[in-house]
Amino acid sequence: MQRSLLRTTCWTRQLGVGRLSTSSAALSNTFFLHNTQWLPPGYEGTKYRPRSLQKGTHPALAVPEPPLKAFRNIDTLSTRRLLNVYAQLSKARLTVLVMLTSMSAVALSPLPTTVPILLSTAIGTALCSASANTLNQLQEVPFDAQMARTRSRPLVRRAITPLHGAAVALATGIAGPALLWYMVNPVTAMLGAGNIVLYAGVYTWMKRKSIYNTWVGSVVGAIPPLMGWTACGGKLLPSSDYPVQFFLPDFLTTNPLPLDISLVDNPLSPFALFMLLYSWQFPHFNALSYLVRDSYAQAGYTMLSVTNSAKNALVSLRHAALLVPVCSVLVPLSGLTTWAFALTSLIPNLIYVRAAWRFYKHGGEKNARSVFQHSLWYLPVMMGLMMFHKQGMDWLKWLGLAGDEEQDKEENEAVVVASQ
Ligand SMILES: CC(C)=CCC/C(C)=C/CC/C(C)=C/COP(=O)(O)OP(=O)(O)O
Repeated sequence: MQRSLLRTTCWTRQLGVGRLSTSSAALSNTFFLHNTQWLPPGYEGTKYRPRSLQKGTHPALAVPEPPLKAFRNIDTLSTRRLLNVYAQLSKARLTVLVMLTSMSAVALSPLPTTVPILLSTAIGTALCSASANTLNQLQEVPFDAQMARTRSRPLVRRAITPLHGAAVALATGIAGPALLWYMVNPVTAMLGAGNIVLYAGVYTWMKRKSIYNTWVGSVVGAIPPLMGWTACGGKLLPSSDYPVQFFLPDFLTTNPLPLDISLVDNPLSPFALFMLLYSWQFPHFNALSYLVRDSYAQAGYTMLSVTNSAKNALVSLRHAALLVPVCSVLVPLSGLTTWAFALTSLIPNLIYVRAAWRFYKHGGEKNARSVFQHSLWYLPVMMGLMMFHKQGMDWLKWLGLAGDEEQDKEENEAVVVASQ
């Protein structure tokens, strides 16, 4: 082994690879996959040189099986550690965000719901997301092992076996859609199951095949609000019962639509929510992707940030700009919010566009980090504003700060009748 390592060092020197940085020293006992070859310890610090390394396969590189450390025995994991592993498999923070986006559609829906439906939707969505994320990690072990950001994931560090991981994916992948099917409704369950397939089947595979994976990934992220919408009984597609309704501002119409609940249950509303989540993800993801582009390149992912970073920033700018008409036209037009949202949403939107513009114009990690940071507050702020301007919502009354006009009228009439 010593000898073959020595030979490999000479060989890599000949190719101009040489001994390079020790920035990946943490990998010291981890083999990593490179062009279907597992590279042995000692080469983890070797800077990735795709072209030169593709020139040939040195015998020392052709290590068939990496002698990785043994899988942890499930018995040696305490319950707390096991739960922690499950949380990591489900990418807990992402799953919470997914659940919140689904819940925000429930909150924005004009249709009433019940506590059991609300809880089942939240738990069912979280289980579907946990399954999708576990399936994603099961497929990406060799690639995750090469990136600092993902190197400590449970399957990579062999905290549990792939079989155990597959059992978790299967259990959550059955429990989530089943809960949604029986406690909520079949449409919501099918959206959840379909999204598992889209993320774990299509998106995960596309990450290594085509830059268009990001477009598919954005659809995945935009489906949970649709699940919240359908959970309340909202429709997704127009029909004669649920035609598309356009809520024009009062000054444009002499005959504003009555805020009848069947009218507010409008197929344009879930489309508006979908578009908000879809477009938001491009600046968010493309900025992050730019920051970790070296890892993506090393792991062999086909990302726009790697192949064409200028286009990557342009796509991010385009979608940040698209959010302006989505929020200032589509959302109020759908009846989800009043037209005041068209104005108030302009402030966060212009801040987001400005950050995306700087990233496009000047590039660089500082601007990418700025876009990413803006994307983190953008979504909760926008959802909060939408709730504030929700159509038909009287916050003063809800907070008990204003009298109930109907009740006041009835009381006044009763006083008049009594005094007669
Ligand atoms: C209801 C249901 C099934 C919801 C699924 C929601 C979900 C998993 C959204 C993730 C969206 C996305 C493209 C994330 C990036 O994954 P990545 O693989 O690029 O991330 P990584 O590099 O950190 O692994």
